[in-house]
Amino acid sequence: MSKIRRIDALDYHEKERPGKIEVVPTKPHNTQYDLSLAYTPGVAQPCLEIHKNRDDVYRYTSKGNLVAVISNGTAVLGLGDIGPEAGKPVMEGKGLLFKIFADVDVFDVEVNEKDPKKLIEVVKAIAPTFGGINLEDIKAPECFEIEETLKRELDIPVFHDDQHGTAIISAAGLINALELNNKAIENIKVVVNGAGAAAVSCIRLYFSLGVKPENVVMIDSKGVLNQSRTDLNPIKQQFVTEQKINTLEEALVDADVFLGLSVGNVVTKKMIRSMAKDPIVFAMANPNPEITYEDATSAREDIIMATGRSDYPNQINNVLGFPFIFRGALDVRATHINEEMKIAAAKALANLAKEYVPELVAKAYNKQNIVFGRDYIIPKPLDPRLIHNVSIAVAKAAMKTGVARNPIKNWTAYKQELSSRMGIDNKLIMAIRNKAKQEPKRVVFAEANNFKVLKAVQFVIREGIARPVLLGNEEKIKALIEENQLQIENVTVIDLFKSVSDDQRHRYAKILYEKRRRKGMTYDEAVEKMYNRDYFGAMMVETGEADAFISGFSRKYSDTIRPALQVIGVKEQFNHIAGMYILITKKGPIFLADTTVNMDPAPQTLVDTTILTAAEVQKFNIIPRIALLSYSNFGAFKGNGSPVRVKEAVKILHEKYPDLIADGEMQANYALNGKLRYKRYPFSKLGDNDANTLIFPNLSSGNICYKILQTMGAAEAIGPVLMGMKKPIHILQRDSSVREIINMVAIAVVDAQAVPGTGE
Ligand SMILES: NC(=O)C1=CN([C@@H]2O[C@H](COP(=O)(O)OP(=O)(O)OC[C@H]3O[C@@H](n4cnc5c(N)ncnc54)[C@H](OP(=O)(O)O)[C@@H]3O)[C@@H](O)[C@H]2O)C=CC1
Ligand SMILES: CC(=O)C(=O)O
Ligand SMILES: [Mg+2]
Repeated sequence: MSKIRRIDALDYHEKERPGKIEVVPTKPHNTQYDLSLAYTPGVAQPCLEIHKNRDDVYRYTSKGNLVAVISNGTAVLGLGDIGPEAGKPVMEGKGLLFKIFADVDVFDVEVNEKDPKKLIEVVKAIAPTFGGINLEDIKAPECFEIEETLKRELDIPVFHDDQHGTAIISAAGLINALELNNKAIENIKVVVNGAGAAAVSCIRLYFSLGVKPENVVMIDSKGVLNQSRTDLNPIKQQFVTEQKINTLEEALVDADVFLGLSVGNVVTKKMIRSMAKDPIVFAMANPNPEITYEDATSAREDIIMATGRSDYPNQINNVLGFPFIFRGALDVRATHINEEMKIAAAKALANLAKEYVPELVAKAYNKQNIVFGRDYIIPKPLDPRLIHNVSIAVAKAAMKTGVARNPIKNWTAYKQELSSRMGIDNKLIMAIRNKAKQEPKRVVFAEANNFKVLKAVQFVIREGIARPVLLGNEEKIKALIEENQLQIENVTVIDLFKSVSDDQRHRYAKILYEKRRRKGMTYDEAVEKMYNRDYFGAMMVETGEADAFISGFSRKYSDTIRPALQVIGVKEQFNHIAGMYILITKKGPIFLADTTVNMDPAPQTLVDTTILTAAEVQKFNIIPRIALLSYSNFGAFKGNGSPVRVKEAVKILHEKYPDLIADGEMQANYALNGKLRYKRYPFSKLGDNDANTLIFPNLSSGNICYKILQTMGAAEAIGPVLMGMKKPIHILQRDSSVREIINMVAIAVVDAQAVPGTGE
C-alpha cells in the first residue's frame, strides 16, 4: 500500500490554490441582466417572499443543501486540542467529502470558543444559514451538552459526527464481523479504549444492539473505569466495570472485541495474542490506529482487523455515514436525525457489504474482486451505491418516524435524482436493463473462460437480464468460479472438445458449408470451424438454439466479426454493417456511428449507417435528431473529401427519407449546439435542437472521437452496438469492463426480443 508522506500531504494542501474547497456560483452570471437578477434589484424579490413566508428560504436559497461543519478544534482526530485554525484542514476535508460523495454543500466554521454555553449560542445564531449542522471534533464531555441542547432548540438536523457517525459505521462493521465469526452479540466481551465522544456513543449504540453492559470494560487516559476511580464525570460513571481490572493489558485477556477510539500505538502484539479466538479489532484512532494493521494481522491469523484509515482493508470511518445520512435527512427536510434513522443507516451499510461488489469499486482499490469476508466487512467509501442505499434508508426512516417535513412520494424518481446528482445519470442504461429483464433471452458467451466475462455472467443471472450459455473449457470455468466465489449455478456450459456430439457438429458444419461452398470452403474446413467458439456460438444463434451472441473480449475485432458475418450475414436491404456507440453524457445520451467498421464510407454507406442508427436509437424510445458531421457546414467546402461525400449522403436521405430529422454536412459544434446553428442555418431540418445522433464521415473520426471522450472520463460509453446483422451478434471491444459487458448483454437481449421466435 502506498504510504502517505508528510511532504506530499503538505504540498497537496498548499499548492495551486491553498486549501481544498471553493465557492462556485450555480446561476448564470455573464451578463448585466444576469447580475441584476442575482443581486440588486432582482434579489429583492426572493427576500420579500421569504420575509412573508420564512419557509420559502428553502425555495429561493441554497439553505436546503447547505451544511455547517462546526468545530472548536478541541478533539481534532486523535491529535487532541490543537485549536480551531489547526483543525480547519480536517473541516475542509469533511466539506470535500460531503460534496464528492453526496453533493451536499458545506461551509466549514471554526469557532474560537471552548465554553459549551457560548458555543451553543454561536451555533444557534448562525443556524438560519444552514439546512443542517454537523458538529465535528469537539471533545467530550462538552460535546454531549452542546449536541443535546442544539438538537432540542433547533429545527434542523444537528449531528455530532464523531459520536454518531462513528457509532453507526462501527456498528455495521461489528454486525458483519460477528456474523463471520459466528458469535452472538449478547455474549461478546468488549474492551473500549477511550471514553470520549466517539467511544461513549459507540458503546451506547452497541448496548441497543444487544451487547451486555457487564461485558464491557472502558478505559480512558488514566486507566480502566473501575470502582476505584474517584475522578470520573457523570457520563464516564455510567460505564464503570465491577470487574477487578486495572489495565488495558488485563482487560484484553479473552476479550472478543477491541474498540479503539483513543490515540495511536497503545496496543501491543502481545495484548492482541491474549484475546479470545477470532478476535475483532477496530483500532479507529486517527491518523494512527491504536495498533498498526501490520502488527495486528501478524500477531493473529484469525483476526478481523479494521482501522479508520483509507490505506488498509476495512476502513471503519465516519466518512461512510455523514455524507449519505445528511443527504437523506436534507432531502426530506428532516427536523432531526433520530435513533431510527441512525439504525437504518447502520443496517443499510451492513447489508450492502454482503452484496455483489461492482467491478468499478474493486478497480478503484486495485483489486480483481471484492467479496464479503474478513477483509471486507464494510462497504468501501468509493462505492457509488452508498448514496442509494444509505440515503434512501435514512429518508424512509425519517418519514416513518414523523420527522420529515417534505416526504418523498416517488422513490424511483428520488433514486434517479440521487444518481443525477452524482453524475451517474444512467436512465438509459436502466431502461435497457429493465427492458431486457422483461423477457430475458438465451445469450451465448464465446469467452466464458475469462474472469471478467464470468463476473458479467454472474450479474446478468442475478438480475434476470439473460439466460447465459457458456462456451469454453469446462474445468477452467469451474476453477474460476470457485476461486472467485462467483455465484453461477445451473448454467449450460459447452466445451467444444468434450460436450458436443458428432451429430450437432456435423449439423452445424453442413449449414456453414452450404453458405460458403462457393466461396472456397470445403466440408472438412466447415467441420473444423465448429471447434472455434465464434463459429459455433454464431451457429447456435443461426439455428435458433440460442438468441444472441457475445464475443470479442479477448480477440481482435476483425477476427471475431468474420465468423459472425459468414454464419449469420448482413440484413438483405443493407450491404454492410456498422458499429454504434452510446455515450452517456451529463446532457443525456448521444449516439455515435460508425465507430468500428467502415473505413472510408461512400455516400450510400453513410446513408445506410444513418438509417441503421436511427432504427437503433428509436429502440430506446428516443427520437433521433441526426447530424452528419464533417469539417465544413452546408456546402461551404467545394473541393474533394468527406464534406462532399456527406453532402451527397444528406441529399439521398432528404429525398428517400423525408421524415427523418437528419441534416449536414456540419461541424460538431453546430451539431451539438442547436441555438448556435439556428442563428446561421435556420433552414436546417434539426431546427434549433441539439443533435443526439452523430454520423461520422469516416472510421478514423468516429473511433477517435469516442475513445477520447471515454478515456477522458467525459462520458460512459456503451458499445459497440453492431448494426445490420440478421440476428443479434455483438462484438465487445478488447478488455471491456464488466459493466460494459453487462450493458452489451442487455442490448443483445433487447435486440433478440425484436426477433420473432426467439427464447425457446
Ligand atoms: N474512525 C473514525 O471514524 C473515528 C475515529 N475517531 C478517533 O477516536 C479518537 C477519539 O476521538 P473523540 O472521541 O472525538 O475524542 P475525545 O477527546 O472526545 O475522546 C478521546 C478519548 O481518548 C482517551 N484517551 C486519550 N489517551 C488515551 C490512552 N492512552 N488510553 C486510553 N484512552 C485514552 C481520552 O481520555 P480522557 O477522557 O481521560 O481524556 C478520551 O476519553 C481519535 O483518535 C479520533 O481520531 C473519532 C471519530 C471517528
Ligand atoms: C474520522 C474522524 O472524524 C476523526 O477521526 O475524528
Ligand atoms: Mg472527527
